[in-house]
Amino acid sequence: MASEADLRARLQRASQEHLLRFCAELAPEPRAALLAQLEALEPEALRQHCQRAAAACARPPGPPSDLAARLQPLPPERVGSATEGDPQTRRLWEEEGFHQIALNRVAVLLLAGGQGTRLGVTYPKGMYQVGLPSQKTLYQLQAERIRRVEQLAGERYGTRCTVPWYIMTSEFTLGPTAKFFKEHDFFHLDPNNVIMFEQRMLPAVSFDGRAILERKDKVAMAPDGNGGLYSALEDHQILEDMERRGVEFVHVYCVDNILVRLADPVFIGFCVLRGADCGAKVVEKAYPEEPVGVVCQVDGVPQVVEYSEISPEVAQLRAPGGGLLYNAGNICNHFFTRDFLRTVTRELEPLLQPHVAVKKVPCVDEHGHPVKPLQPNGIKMEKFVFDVLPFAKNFVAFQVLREEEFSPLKNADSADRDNPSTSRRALLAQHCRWALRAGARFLDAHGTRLLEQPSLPGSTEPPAICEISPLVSYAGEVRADRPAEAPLGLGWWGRTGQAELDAWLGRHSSATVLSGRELPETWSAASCQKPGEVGQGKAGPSEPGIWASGSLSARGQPTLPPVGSSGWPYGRVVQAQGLEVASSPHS
Ligand SMILES: CC(=O)N[C@H]1[C@@H](OP(=O)(O)OP(=O)(O)OC[C@H]2O[C@@H](n3ccc(=O)[nH]c3=O)[C@H](O)[C@@H]2O)O[C@H](CO)[C@@H](O)[C@@H]1O
Repeated sequence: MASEADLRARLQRASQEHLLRFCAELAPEPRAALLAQLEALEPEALRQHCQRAAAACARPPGPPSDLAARLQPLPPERVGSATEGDPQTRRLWEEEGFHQIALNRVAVLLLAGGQGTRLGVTYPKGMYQVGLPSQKTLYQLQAERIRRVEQLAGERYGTRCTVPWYIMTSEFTLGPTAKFFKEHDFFHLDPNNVIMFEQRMLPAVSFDGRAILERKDKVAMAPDGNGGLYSALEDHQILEDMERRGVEFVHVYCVDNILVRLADPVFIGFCVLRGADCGAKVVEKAYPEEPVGVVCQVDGVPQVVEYSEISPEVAQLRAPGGGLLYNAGNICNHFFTRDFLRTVTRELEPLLQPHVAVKKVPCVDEHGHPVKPLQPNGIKMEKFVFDVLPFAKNFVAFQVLREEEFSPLKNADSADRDNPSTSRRALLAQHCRWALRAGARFLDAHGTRLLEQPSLPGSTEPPAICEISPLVSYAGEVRADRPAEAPLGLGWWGRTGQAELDAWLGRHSSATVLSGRELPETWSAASCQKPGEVGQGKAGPSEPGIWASGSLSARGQPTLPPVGSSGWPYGRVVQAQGLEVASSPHS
């Protein structure tokens, strides 16, 4: 380690000597920590970083003035659709996706290094739960979708398959994420198949090109953007790990979309059969200013233009049919071949241009007092995960239905959109649709059939609260082949309304009701509830199931008493034998 004098001289040459201005008053430990941080940042590299940041920030804000003239929508031949077109083709894609999963060639990679500033939580977003009956967090929903898709592929091909889960974290999210997974027993995934790795951090820079001190003894650092993925893959030899496991295709996704379909066989199959090296899922933009990137072409080359970098005029342009001209909204779900990622990490990463984000960076004033700035005071440099798209040899986009696949959790409930309530509603509305499609009927407290609206606006509560565990259904599929030993959890939820779900579950065999003592412990802690009240209690990771409002019934007969009249208002677990579920009131 260099001496302090040496470090000071190097910082002076790099015009960053201010970082040591409180050094003399620090106790030995924080002083050593600061010196170690500055040494690791390398003053010369720090100088270059600060200069680049200040220069980039000094350029006129907004998109390049000629961007509009260089933009074009993606040509139709590059775009597939999950919903339009021939169902047979869709089945082929799905089959191909399941086949690749069954061959252990598919991995999922979660980008989870962000700080969740807009949501306003201090912990990783994946640990957030939006208030579902099951109280599952985003991480748990994702883990269970992985388990389910593995199971579905395994059943089709008679194999035991694994979809490894790579999770990119940052200094902010690694510790709490790792702890959370351990505390939850990795949601019953094999810990060897959950691989966490950390992205790099970069110093935040003031507008005059100086690194910012967050405390007297610490330079303010921020993750290097989700495009930091590529150097992180290299830093932690993740591609080598993938190679060892035989992974060829990677589904990269962002943490906050409650409807995300991990390792979606249809998307994977589409990309594989099209011979793509790189792909992106898109939804139709909801409104011109929606904060989603636009998948389009710039100078004839596919690319995402981020919402922060497109002008309002361009975002509002209309196509001849009346819809938005640039309507392919990026939902941060990407497909990459491992070969393509290898080319990126070996050759292309240095060519990716960082983007400038002007942010409020907590810092110290000239006396060393902590300051929470009210106005943006610093520059963060970030790379974006989709910046590699222009290098793809064969890029494809895949359009999916928003109501089935995209409801991001970006903001606190005080915002109108993309908040915990909209996420919760999106999931519950989807599960109502699935149940209806599977033949279930929702009845109100008087036994009258509830209005069935196939598509509800995001602001509308679904007709009944009905939550279906990902372990029961991945994408609305009804299981005709439930193995005899598979436990099936049914939750009964205290809210007006009645759900008849036997059609969903099947009608043609018998079931065993487990007594309370036999319930897995994770289920037992519930205490509730008046109608409309959300119960507490821990719905454990081992619990598959359908949570429904009102009574459940089998063979068309309600078998649970109304809310409040039962000694056990919460739920029960039944062991399904084959297809039918029968349950009786708990005595
Ligand atoms: C750059 C990028 O992808 N932008 C997309 C992102 O925007 P948006 O601005 O919403 O992106 P976020 O800041 O939420 O980050 C997306 C994901 O990247 C992760 N993350 C972020 C920063 C970081 O340093 N490390 C890291 O891992 C976050 O944890 C999150 O999982 O999602 C939108 C859809 O919801 C898309 O329309 C945007 O085009």
